[in-house]
Amino acid sequence: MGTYLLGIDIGTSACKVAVFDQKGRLMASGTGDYRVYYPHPGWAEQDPQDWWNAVCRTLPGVLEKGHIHPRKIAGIGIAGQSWSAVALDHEGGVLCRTPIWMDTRASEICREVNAKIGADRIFDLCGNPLQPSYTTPKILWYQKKTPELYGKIRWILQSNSYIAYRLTGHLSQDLSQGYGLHCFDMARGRWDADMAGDMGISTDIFPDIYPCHAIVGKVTAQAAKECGLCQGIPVVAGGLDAACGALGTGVLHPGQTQEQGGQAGGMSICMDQPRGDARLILGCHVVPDRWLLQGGTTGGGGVMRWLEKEFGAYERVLAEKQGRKSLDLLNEEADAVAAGSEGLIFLPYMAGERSPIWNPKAKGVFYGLDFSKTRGHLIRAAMEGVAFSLKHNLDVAESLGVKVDVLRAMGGSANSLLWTQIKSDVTGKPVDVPASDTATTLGAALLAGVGVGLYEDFDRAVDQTVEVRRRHLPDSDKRPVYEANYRSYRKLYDQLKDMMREGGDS
Ligand SMILES: Nc1ncnc2c1ncn2[C@@H]1O[C@H](COP(=O)(O)OP(=O)(O)O)[C@@H](O)[C@H]1O
Ligand SMILES: O=C(CO)[C@@H](O)[C@H](O)COP(=O)(O)O
Repeated sequence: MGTYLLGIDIGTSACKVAVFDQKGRLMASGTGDYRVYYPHPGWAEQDPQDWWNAVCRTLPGVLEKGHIHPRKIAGIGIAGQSWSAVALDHEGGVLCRTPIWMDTRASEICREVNAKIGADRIFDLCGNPLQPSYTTPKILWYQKKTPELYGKIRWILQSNSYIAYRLTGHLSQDLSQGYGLHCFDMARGRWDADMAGDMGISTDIFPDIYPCHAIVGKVTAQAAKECGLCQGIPVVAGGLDAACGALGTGVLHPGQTQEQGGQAGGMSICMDQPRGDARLILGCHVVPDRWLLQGGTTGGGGVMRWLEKEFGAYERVLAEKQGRKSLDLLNEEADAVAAGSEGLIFLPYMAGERSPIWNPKAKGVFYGLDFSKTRGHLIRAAMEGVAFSLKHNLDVAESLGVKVDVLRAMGGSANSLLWTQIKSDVTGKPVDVPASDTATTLGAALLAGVGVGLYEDFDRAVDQTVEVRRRHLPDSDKRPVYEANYRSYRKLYDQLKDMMREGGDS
């Protein structure tokens, strides 16, 4: 058996590919960008073929960069973004682009199904509210709005499962991504045919459910040819990116908490019981007999990506000249502004908002602009607004009696020392940062490691591979200004939500 592990992350902004040795040392990594399509207000789609093409485009270069012969790879784990509805026909062909986790087109369908079945009955089974960004409403949208396409659907897959399918030819659904479906019995980890039937769908369109570290197949000759691997490498079911990232930051025991710094924001609190709340998100962890109580927001690292894309032309030119990253220059501009952004408040609701307000019509807002404000104020206020949304979700979780001590940061945002410090100052929690933007791929790789027997169990896998590289402690001097701004942040949404036509159709 080889001694390297391959982790793949089908993130929102890009696919990340990374090879680790058995100690979790990063041997090589690469990213393959792809688009999010926004064809209509409230819509957000991606093309699963783009995902696969990005894997095939990126993987050979990573193996070459790391001088890793594919034969040395012991196993492959795949992490994926949440709540896709990849529609396959009987031949396994992709029928359409999939709405992704930011898509809120199915708001009206949610209202109809909640009225028909009852929000409480749905929540009691799956531990989650029926909200448009989940997978179930997207399936029902296919059924209602594109009946001809719906009639051709044989399978509905999640993002990581689609890549596992392209690699192995085998269909699977992992436990951690079950939470996107409201016919998923959260406590038992199985499909509920009665609930599915009452919703008007059959569980026949979903593959069998596997533990996340279970081997679901081996790389086929065709896949090996397309992506530069060797035939026969074991592939495990994989799991949700946030859950893989939690594992990759060492979050696997009750109370430990991952802070999500990808495109999306939020957190994942590890529990040993499936205790949910309709304002938050409940899912199976990728670690057996563990669940994650999550905050999932739309405006995470993606806010900085949007600022850089739309307002960072100057920084891109300057960064090119200096051989630096434009995001680092944006960070420096924000760092030059005082904590609290001199009263500038940002609501990060850039694609509606998920937890804890669940308003698909919520909008991003800058409040407090005047001629004294600069680019740096906008950037810092955006960072602080994302931190406020994290605090809002944490406050709801802690109001339920769930204890959160230390946050373990992951995702691209954790590369920012300033942003991570702001999150610590705003939440009042220490923030530990392991390998920041490789935690998700590491978590996926650890699933493969446990699945193929390189690690005896998850504790040993984490002990051997996860180490905290820096710790941020909250600065109490900044607490007053952040508490005042957080009050303004909450008041601002309360006063604007009617104008945003809360809960209105997309
Ligand atoms: N140095 C940085 N400062 C601020 N934000 C950053 C930095 N590096 C990356 N990011 C943010 O991290 C996000 C990408 O994180 P990643 O975990 O790769 O996301 P995803 O998995 O959703 O594609 C981008 O939206 C980007 O804005
Ligand atoms: O919904 C969640 C996790 O529950 C989000 O994390 C999405 O899965 C997007 O992840 P990134 O692409 O932002 O990492």
